[in-house]
Order: sequence, then C-alpha cells, then structure tokens
Amino acid sequence: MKTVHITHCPTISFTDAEPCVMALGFFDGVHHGHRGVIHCAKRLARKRNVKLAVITFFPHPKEVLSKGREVVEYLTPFSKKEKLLEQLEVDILYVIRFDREFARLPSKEFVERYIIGLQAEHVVAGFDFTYGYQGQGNMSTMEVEVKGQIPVTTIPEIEWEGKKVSSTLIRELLKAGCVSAIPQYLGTYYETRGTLSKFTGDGSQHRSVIAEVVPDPGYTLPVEGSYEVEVAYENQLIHGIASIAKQSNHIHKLRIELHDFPKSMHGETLQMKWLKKI
Ligand SMILES: Cc1cc2nc3c(=O)[nH]c(=O)nc-3n(C[C@H](O)[C@H](O)[C@H](O)COP(=O)(O)O)c2cc1C
Ligand SMILES: Nc1ncnc2c1ncn2[C@@H]1O[C@H](COP(=O)(O)OP(=O)(O)OP(=O)(O)O)[C@@H](O)[C@H]1O
Repeated sequence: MKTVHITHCPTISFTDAEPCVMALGFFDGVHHGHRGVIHCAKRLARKRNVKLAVITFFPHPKEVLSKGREVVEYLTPFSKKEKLLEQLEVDILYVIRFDREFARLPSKEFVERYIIGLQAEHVVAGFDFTYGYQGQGNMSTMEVEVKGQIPVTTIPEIEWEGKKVSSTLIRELLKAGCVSAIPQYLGTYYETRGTLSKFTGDGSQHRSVIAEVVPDPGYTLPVEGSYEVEVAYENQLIHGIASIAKQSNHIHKLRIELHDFPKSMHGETLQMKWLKKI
C-alpha cells in the first residue's frame, strides 16, 4: 500500500494520480461498518481493474474544530489504521491533513479537487458520510456533485443487535469496561500497545511476574479496573491480569501480572488484547 499525505492549498491539483475506486471516511478502529465500505470498494476496483484507494483525514475533525477543547479518544493510532487498511488490500491511502483551511472547503470543491482530481472512477461511502464546509455534503449531494461523471455507491447501515456499528459505540464499551462485547463490532478483541517500563519478579516461585507498562499514545484504554488480557511479547502469547488505575486526567498506570513467563524480559514493546473485565 502506498500512503500519500496531502496538505490542502487553494491551488492543489494532482498530475500523477492513478485511476481508482475510492472509499471515503475517517475509519477509526476499522470496524465491521468500515470493512463493509472497503470490501464493496475493493470488489468494484478489482472488477474495473483499477486501484483501491481510501481518502481519510488526520487529525479528527472534532479535534481541530474544537481548537483542542475536545479530546478525541482514538481507538487506533494512525500507524495501526494504516496497517489495518493495508491488510484489507487497499492500494493507495490518501491522508488529507484536516486543518481549518481544509474544513472551509465547500463540498462541491472537495468533490472536484479530490474525488475527481484523484481520478476516482467510482466512489463508495456509508449512508452517514458527510463532507465539506460544516459537514454539509452527504451521499445525496454527492450524487449531484459528481455530475453524473462517476457512479456513487452508498452502503446502508451495518448494525449488530439493532445498533449501528460505530467507533463511538466501541469507545462507549471501553468506557463501560465491556471489552468482551467489542469483537461483535470490531471483529477482534480490542488491542493496544505499550512499552515495558519496569519488570519485577523472576518467575521462579509462582511463575508470575509483574510488568509495568506505559501505554502508547493514540489508543484508548478501558475504564479503570482489572481485566483478563492476552499479551503478545517477542513471539509469545501470554495470559495475564491487567490492572488500570487512573493517575491524572489522561495518564493511566498499567500493571500486568503475567503467568507462565520467562525469567526476564528484554524487549520493550508489548501488545495486549483486552478479553474480559474481572
Ligand atoms: C472538505 C471537508 C470540509 C469539512 N468541513 C467540516 C466542517 O466545517 N465542520 C465539521 O464539523 N466537519 C467538517 N468536515 C468533516 C466531515 O463532516 C466528516 O466528519 C469527515 O468527512 C469524515 O467523515 P466520517 O465521519 O463520515 O468518516 C469536513 C470534511 C471535508 C472533507
Ligand atoms: N455501521 C456502518 N454502516 C455503514 N457504513 C458505515 C458504518 N459505520 C461507518 N460507516 C461508513 O464508514 C466510513 C467511515 O465512517 P466513520 O469513520 O465516521 O465511522 P463511525 O463509526 O460512524 O465513526 P464515529 O462513531 O466516530 O462517528 C463512512 O463512509 C461511514 O459512512
């Protein structure tokens, strides 16, 4: 997958874009709803024998438009979103820097400069995708603004047990500690990364050690409490009990008691899957 970072300017144009089917959206978490959009775009791209492209934005519009007053609790940092989209066989990821100047771009101009300008031959987004100044563009205006030049496919609402699958819902489940319900929406257990800061115990007596971990930024930890986790560390999968304690507003202390563990830890990075609240 090729990632192309774009900063908007009033005269922007693209001379070396490749014909593509384009999927649109922020895609935090890359959940089942997002996958529905991207799978549809992929099928259309393969049929036409053109690239599968995604247009996304960074940072989140809410973060920029609230001038930092609203903190967006991302499910995935950008680097993880990039990996997940690559696994879905996206060929080109266009990342438009969401700044205040870009936010003022009228919807019609977004379609002309970016969708048509980046050579989309077909555009796909979900039923609630919005774009353009004040989010005034939607999938009905898109039909008009592409002026019949490009077919538009709108993915109907993908839901689970009567609820729209959404990044917001997954954030709410994390806030409520309901991590075991997340796979129904996300497709997998919620996963975060962190760096080992301290390691105690040699694993000899009870074969368990305590790892203190600094969570990587760009993820959202579940609410304070104790959780069953599966930790991936240097090609091993280890079960453990993680406890999260809040230190200050956005700083959390994360300790993991790991069972069946080697006598020492050398690597720095851990990945943990959040299985169940205890
Ligand atoms: C050109 C452009 C301008 C936008 N301007 C605004 C804006 O003024 N206010 C706003 O709340 N969102 C604005 N947005 C954000 C969209 O409403 C929407 O959040 C974004 O396109 C991501 O769509 P999604 O949340 O459906 O994935 C803009 C988006 C685009 C592409
Ligand atoms: N459940 C869903 N069914 C169909 N399309 C969806 C669904 N969820 C998101 N999409 C589409 O996927 C793209 C990315 O959406 P977006 O990033 O806004 O997801 P979201 O889960 O709705 O986010 P948030 O909850 O933060 O508003 C958009 O085109 C959107 O319309």
